[in-house]
Amino acid sequence: MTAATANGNHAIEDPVVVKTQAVSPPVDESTLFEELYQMKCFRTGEFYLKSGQMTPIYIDLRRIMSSPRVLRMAAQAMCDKVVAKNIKFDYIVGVPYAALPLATLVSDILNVPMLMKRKEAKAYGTKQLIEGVYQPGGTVLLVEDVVTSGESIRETAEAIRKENLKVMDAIAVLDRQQGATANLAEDDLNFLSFLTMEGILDGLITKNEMTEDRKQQIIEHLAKPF
Ligand SMILES: O=C(O)c1cc(=O)[nH]c(=O)n1[C@@H]1O[C@H](COP(=O)(O)O)[C@@H](O)[C@H]1O
Repeated sequence: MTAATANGNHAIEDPVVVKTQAVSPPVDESTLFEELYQMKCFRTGEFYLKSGQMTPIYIDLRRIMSSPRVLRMAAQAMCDKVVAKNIKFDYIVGVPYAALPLATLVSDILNVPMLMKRKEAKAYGTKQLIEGVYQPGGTVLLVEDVVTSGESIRETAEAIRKENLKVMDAIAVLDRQQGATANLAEDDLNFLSFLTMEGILDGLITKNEMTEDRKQQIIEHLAKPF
């Protein structure tokens, strides 16, 4: 039995049961690093961030959607973390658009329903900002690919909260370690990531793609305020 709610969705009488169980052997950081390296996700040079800041290293995780195996591995890595931290939630939402394939797989692996947040509400049809079936008051886990300042997560959380859903946790494949944890905490968001920029730089050293000195220079560069 369902009842119509103000947002046009049907409230689910029984709360969604979160079955947060990992289903495959855990993914380790060096294995995922190796796969991302082989897929040429790490680019050094001069790139510009969403924030406008120059960066000497850019991580392009959109490439992994071209390998279902690596995409699933990255999703599994986030699931392992979420299960290990015993985080509870009713819905998965990917930060649009790059994280949508990852969010779909996280939803599938954990058997937790997915919702989709549009960048802008449709001007026709249902005019909904959040697509999918949900119960107001439910809790959303946000999924992102790469996080720099945390602004994309923050904006997504704000829009979801306006729709009477709770957001307490966000997880990403990679944290560039440029202040997202502290920025998101100001918005009552707990942020987790599977890989860190420091781990990536160490991995690139093992591949002889970087020296220890260059790593330190990059870390100092990334520590500068936006
Ligand atoms: O622009 C970025 O900061 C960025 C850096 C990077 O190495 N890789 C990368 O994908 N990004 C993009 O930056 C977004 C996150 O930036 P923040 O909103 O500052 O956290 C991600 O959704 C990516 O679109």
